[in-house]
Amino acid sequence: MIKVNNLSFAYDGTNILKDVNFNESEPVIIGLWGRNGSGKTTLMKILSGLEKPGHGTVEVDGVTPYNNSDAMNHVAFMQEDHPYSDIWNVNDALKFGKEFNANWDQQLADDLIDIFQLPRKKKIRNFSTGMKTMITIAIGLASKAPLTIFDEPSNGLDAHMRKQFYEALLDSYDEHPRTILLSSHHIEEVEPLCEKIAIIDNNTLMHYEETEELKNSGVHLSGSVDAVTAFAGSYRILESRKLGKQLNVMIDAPMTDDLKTRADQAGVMIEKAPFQDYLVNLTKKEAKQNEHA
Ligand SMILES: Nc1ncnc2c1ncn2[C@@H]1O[C@H](COP(=O)(O)OP(=O)(O)OP(=O)(O)O)[C@@H](O)[C@H]1O
Repeated sequence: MIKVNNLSFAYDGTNILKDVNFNESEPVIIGLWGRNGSGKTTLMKILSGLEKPGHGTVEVDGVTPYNNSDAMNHVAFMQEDHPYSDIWNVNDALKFGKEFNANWDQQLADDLIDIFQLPRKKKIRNFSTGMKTMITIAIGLASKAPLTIFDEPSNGLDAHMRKQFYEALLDSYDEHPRTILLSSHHIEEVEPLCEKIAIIDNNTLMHYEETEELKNSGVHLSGSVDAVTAFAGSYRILESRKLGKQLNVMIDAPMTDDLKTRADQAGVMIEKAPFQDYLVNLTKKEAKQNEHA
């Protein structure tokens, strides 16, 4: 369904993406995460045919997206600031969705507009940020495109609407499995939906893993400087804070029963780090200089 082989891309001679590889032949929901300017939007544009790969090949649902008018039947890219016309209301936007998506599901679109309680006649330019996100979600899901890409799909959604979005996406995916890519700065907001997480760092796809595995990594250790230093010695240290005689570090290791037992025996307090903190530390430049392992 998606084949990305040795993809590289540069803007004005500056490498943005280098040697990106990933292949998915089965439907999957993927979370895409990376720091500002890491290349997420660039990758999404290449997958949807808006940019041309510099090197390597990209295939989505059997087609090469760039310069291919057929690509819109295979990929829907729902950008964060979708350029809906200033004069459009919801009904106009749905007409646009129907026109440009071969697998368009009008019933689903109507149901989602009702679930999200979006006013059909109000101009989209007067919608709140969350309402704009909702219309984008409705069109993206109703497109039923084999690859559907959402950029910041939880932007502006309150907790209730986020729950509605999760349910709508999972119901739609259950009924019509396809590949869905969710790009977000806040991994915790999309991670509950994602089977896999892709992380862009250092101009490439640094991690592409099952969510459960990646999520289990990143562990805080705290205790006396001596005990923590001795225990953490063989691990990659992602973050370190000293407070008097106490030391708190984050190590790049999965939280396992064995690690807990050993930490207990060493007199070190152990706690799972929040996922977002782990990813931020994993991708910060200083982390690479502190490698112990
Ligand atoms: N049209 C362009 N011309 C030149 N450089 C660009 C262009 N678009 C993006 N870039 C550069 O490419 C790099 C990657 O940008 P991109 O928008 O893909 O990152 P991103 O991960 O989506 O960032 P953010 O999380 O901040 O939205 C950045 O350094 C950006 O300045």
